[in-house]
Amino acid sequence: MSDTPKFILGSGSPRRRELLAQIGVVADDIRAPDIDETPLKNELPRPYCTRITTTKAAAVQAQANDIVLCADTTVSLGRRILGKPVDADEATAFLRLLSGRRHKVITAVAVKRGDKMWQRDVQSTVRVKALSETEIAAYIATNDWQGKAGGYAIQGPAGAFIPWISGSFSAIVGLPLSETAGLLQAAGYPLYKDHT
Ligand SMILES: Cc1cn([C@H]2C[C@H](O)[C@@H](COP(=O)(O)OP(=O)(O)OP(=O)(O)O)O2)c(=O)[nH]c1=O
Repeated sequence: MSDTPKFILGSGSPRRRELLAQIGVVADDIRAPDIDETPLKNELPRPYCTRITTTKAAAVQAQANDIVLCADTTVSLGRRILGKPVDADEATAFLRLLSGRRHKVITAVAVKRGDKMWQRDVQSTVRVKALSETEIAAYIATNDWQGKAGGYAIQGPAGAFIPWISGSFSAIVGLPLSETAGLLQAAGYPLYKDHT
């Protein structure tokens, strides 16, 4: 038996796969969790995000020695959760809501190994400039909003709408790399080979 644990990415998000590759982590297997992401009645964004992440991690089947990573990115405007828009009309409505103000992006990460679970969540603030109807319509036409929480992606054309952030860029894209590295090491993932 090999000592190196198998690493399972419990996410279908190509962004998360690419962000992990940035720190040299390549999954042995990808198992996208299929869970109900409906918020509970009156559920606030941060508890929602951590609950969804834990639920994703619990839903991924793995062997006792495997290391599983799951995450969730939630966009919040005050107490309101802006999920993935169902269509172009909803994406347009989200962009109108976000225009000219600040909102929060929360990304929670969970790493599971056997019956142990390690978790972190990172909250960032994003300012969106005041958007004209022309800008919103042009962005919607790119289809880049599809599958993105809040209806935009900072790493795509919507980057032109974001003059300022506070927090973690990688967390806004989908996975806070510094916290993720810490969780993987806590779970015994051999992230850094000894070069001393
Ligand atoms: C705010 C924002 C979100 N997003 C994306 C990251 C996530 O993929 C997505 C939020 O949906 P999530 O439910 O977090 O993830 P997912 O459904 O894409 O993948 P899985 O549950 O299998 O892990 O929004 C960006 O890519 N850029 C951004 O700026």
